[in-house]
Amino acid sequence: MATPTPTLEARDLVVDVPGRQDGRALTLGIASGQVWGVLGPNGAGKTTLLHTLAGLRPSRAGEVCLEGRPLFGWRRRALARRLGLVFQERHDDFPATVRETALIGRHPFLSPWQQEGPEDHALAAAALARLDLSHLAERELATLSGGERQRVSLATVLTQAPAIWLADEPTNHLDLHHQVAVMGLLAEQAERGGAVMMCLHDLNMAARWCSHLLLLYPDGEACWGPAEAMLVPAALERLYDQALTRVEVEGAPVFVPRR
Ligand SMILES: Nc1ncnc2c1ncn2[C@@H]1O[C@H](COP(=O)(O)OP(=O)(O)OP(=O)(O)O)[C@@H](O)[C@H]1O
Repeated sequence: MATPTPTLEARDLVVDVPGRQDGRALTLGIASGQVWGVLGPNGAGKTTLLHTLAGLRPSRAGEVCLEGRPLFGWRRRALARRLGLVFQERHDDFPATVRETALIGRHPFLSPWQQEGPEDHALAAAALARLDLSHLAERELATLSGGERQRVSLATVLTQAPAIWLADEPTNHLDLHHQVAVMGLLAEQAERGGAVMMCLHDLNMAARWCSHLLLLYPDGEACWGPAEAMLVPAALERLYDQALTRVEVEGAPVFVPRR
């Protein structure tokens, strides 16, 4: 039997943003090979949308389907084998090293008391190397800088190796080199048949790396589609309430805020 294409779908989905009227119902699919960026100002509901797509909070209406089946019909463990989540600012209270944290990515694949095996350790080591963390493998998480911590979150999901990545501001806290490396890593997941949706504040990173964009407005209005169709200066200026100048660099649009 052929492996099903990893696809996460929002069907007439109304995200439950507290204190806000129902916004535009979202009907869109995140398909294999696609990199979706979610853009919008602070408070527009980007994180809430990602949490809803991950099944961590109920929607107001509509449903989320994974591989054609509603999310609520999936067992958490089966879901965790397919769906990887990179969320903002995790503050883990229990002490753990970087390596131990990355290995958490293997938990959906192990039975409750099963120890990680050599293959799990190899996956974690490769993920740490990919995120430039090998030299920090035995360090306690609590001693890391913000950017190092962010890279550990990404390494943990890379160790999990899900088909679908949901990432909330994955380049948060990262220096420019690591921002580009992480966008490249996410694009590579899609090139290998995975699917990615991420919230971003950097319009130019989105323009350069995303195949599709979803613009979320503060009043709940939304539009989505192929990136080139969404990168319209007037729509982006309205989105951010900010005048922009569009220039082109190496064939990609670059948006510069006007003073
Ligand atoms: N538990 C809650 N109680 C009340 N309001 C909430 C709660 N959770 C979220 N909100 C509100 O819902 C709105 C959407 O929040 P969300 O975190 O999804 O926005 P966002 O687009 O991700 O913003 P940012 O760009 O600042 O990360 C915000 O106005 C937020 O204050």
